[in-house]
Amino acid sequence: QTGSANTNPSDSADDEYITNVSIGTPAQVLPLDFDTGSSDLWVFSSETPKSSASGHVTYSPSKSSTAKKLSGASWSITYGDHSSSSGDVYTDKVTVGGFSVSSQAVESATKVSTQFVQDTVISGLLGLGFDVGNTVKPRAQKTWFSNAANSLAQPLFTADLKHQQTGSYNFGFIDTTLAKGPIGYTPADGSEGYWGFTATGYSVGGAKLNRNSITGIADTGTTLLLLDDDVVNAYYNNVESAQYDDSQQGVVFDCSEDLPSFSFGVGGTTITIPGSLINLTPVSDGSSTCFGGLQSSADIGINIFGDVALKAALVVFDLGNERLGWAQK
Ligand SMILES: CCCC[C@H](NC(=O)[C@H](Cc1ccccc1)NC(=O)N1CCOCC1)C(=O)N[C@@H](CC1CCCCC1)C(O)(O)C(F)(F)C(=O)NC
Repeated sequence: QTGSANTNPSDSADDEYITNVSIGTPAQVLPLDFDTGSSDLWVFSSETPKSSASGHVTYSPSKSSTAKKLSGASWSITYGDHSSSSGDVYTDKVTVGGFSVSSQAVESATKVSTQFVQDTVISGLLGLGFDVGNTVKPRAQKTWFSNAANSLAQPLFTADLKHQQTGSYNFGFIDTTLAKGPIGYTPADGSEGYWGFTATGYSVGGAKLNRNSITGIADTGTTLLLLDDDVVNAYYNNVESAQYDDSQQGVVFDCSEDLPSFSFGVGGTTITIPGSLINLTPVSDGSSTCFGGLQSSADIGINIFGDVALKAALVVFDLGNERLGWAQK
């Protein structure tokens, strides 16, 4: 058995990617952000304060004949961008891309932070991280993919995110036609809940890869490519108009500049992010100053290969073999 779901960028900056999920009986369809950087499936619901839920699609367990309250269970999560949410827990049927998990923990939000209130294009997150990262207490719950893995043809999923186009999350199979190059595999470290891996080196503008390894996470829920300062500086030293902009909290440059590509080695193959993907967006509508898709991870403490990097590749999240596969697109 397999599943295949389309995913779409939320806005002109590809800030996040939206995938429809069916919950309950009859199906309630909610737009969720699939996030390999966390392990909770949580939703705006009938239990979310009306003022916070305004503009969001919500899940009503009372309207689902297959919903069951998970008594005594609660959850609470805070993300890297300081957004947060919390609430109680139901189990219900959850279908993604035609594949159903009959009893999935659906975490209902009774509290959401301002960022979520304002982000009306999504109604919650579907975590695709390792189960160890789940926040439900007193007993941690499994992710949708973890529940599905044993019934899928293969215990893996792939992410094919695109710039300003429809992409896909495929479950249980690898559609190699989505890639141009071979898949390079490397061990994945799930001990922290993330899909951790090590890139063997990097280069700017098509030069030969160096041997400076980069350890980080493959994270569909993070917009940018966030790396160490020495890498960020090595890149922007090639961008004549680049400068750090305090108000934007990042490196900006003239939108007219031709940006060099950025490459990294992984699993014996090389993934090259074209310069065009590193020009993320004008700092405000109509501005000729653009914000960089590659920024510093210095104040985070972890390197994040977010959507800017993932858009250049077909990425295989292989739970069965505890490995990550990257193929040039
Ligand atoms: C500091 C490093 C991480 C920042 C990362 N957030 C992001 O990358 C958010 C995502 C977003 C887009 C649109 C609207 C709202 C939020 N984007 C963002 O901070 N920016 C600012 C810079 O310009 C680009 C957009 C994050 O917290 N990612 C979470 C998942 C997001 C949480 C907020 C809602 C969207 C999903 C994560 O799970 O991937 C995580 F791994 F970082 C994490 O915190 N795990 C526990």
